Amino acid sequence: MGAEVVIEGLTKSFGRQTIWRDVTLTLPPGEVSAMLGPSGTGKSVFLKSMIGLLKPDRGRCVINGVDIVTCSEHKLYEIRKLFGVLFQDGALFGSMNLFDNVAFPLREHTKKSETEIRRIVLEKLDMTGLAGAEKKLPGEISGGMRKRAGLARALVLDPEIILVDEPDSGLDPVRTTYISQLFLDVNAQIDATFLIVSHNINLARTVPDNLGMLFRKELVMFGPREVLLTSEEPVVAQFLNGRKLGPIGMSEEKDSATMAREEAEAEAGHGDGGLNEDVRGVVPQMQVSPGVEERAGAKRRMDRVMRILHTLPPVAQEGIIESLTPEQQRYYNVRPNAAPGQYAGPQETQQFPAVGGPVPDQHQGQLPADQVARIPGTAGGPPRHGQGGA
Ligand SMILES: Nc1ncnc2c1ncn2[C@@H]1O[C@H](COP(=O)(O)OP(=O)(O)OP(=O)(O)O)[C@@H](O)[C@H]1O
Repeated sequence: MGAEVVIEGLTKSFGRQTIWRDVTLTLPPGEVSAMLGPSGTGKSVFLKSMIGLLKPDRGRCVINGVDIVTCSEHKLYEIRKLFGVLFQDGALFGSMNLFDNVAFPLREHTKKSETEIRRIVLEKLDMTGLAGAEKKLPGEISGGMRKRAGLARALVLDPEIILVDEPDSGLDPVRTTYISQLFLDVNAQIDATFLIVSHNINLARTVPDNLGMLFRKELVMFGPREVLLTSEEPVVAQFLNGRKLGPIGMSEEKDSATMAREEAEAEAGHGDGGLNEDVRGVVPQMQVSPGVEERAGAKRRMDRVMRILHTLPPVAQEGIIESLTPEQQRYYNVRPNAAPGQYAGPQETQQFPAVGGPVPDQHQGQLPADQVARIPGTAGGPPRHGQGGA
């Protein structure tokens, strides 16, 4: 199973420019999480901070009991081996063929024989749909294939955590769906913890188990996908529908006068450029490809989410319950359209194919309904905080 990543109060600035502050969340082991946010909100900086390429000013990022913010260089080096990173462009060496690119970390960081390296490289190329392409140079293949090769390279050291920076950059929607499918299939095969940074709405809606969003230098929310997909939080709803109307503007945020003008224009019938109608609610999550074993992380997540169900906003509770199969609804002892808060926990007697033995304890940093973060500066909400952990 992948490693859990516990982030508490993480803050990063460059000089006097704060990028984000007090970010607190937990990436549950073996689950797929995505961090959303408008351009420039520091998503890439967040990824780089997680692997110690950038040093946060404050806070903790604990992986396997090691806080990488304060640990020694030696410890950091060891922890980094747990990570596989897929950069935007695949970050391949242009003069090396795919085989040598994928073999590179093995040759650099291990003492494996060339025979063993060959076995591993061919296995990862096969896993990422690149069997037979090992002799190609990066310049001879499509952007989608380059990303696959980048993923194959990220897999060779058997990572427990995979970080993916903007997987859709430069890809058409169909190729983006293919690469998203690959993430879920790989997750099913190796049970690694995934964090995908993206501003692709479709990916955000359909791929991850958990969603987070950075905005105005804060983590606005982080939690099970159903919480953000059903959220009325203006910035979340705006982002997930790609609308002009809302707090996000041309530059990162807009002033209140602009917002008022746009609201008046919208009320007067002037379209705001987003999807024709707001897409609300829990759309079905992408499943693994036929023939690929079910994701253990998804099953664990379902147990975990059902444990914290009563703490989630009612609309998210409904969305979750409605997305369950009748068999799952019976197992978890829930039914659609029941009054929120009626959930009584899994039935002890019923058999349901949950993996990993007993239902695990809920994670630290869950998302209680009364703490769903509000955007900083908006009136009426409780003291905001991107407190969460799916
Ligand atoms: N090494 C650095 N030194 C100074 N400022 C930096 C550095 N790296 C990033 N920044 C600044 O941090 C801010 C956030 O950048 P980042 O690339 O993380 O945003 P992002 O959310 O990933 O954006 P996008 O979606 O456009 O990729 C930007 O203002 C950027 O200029």
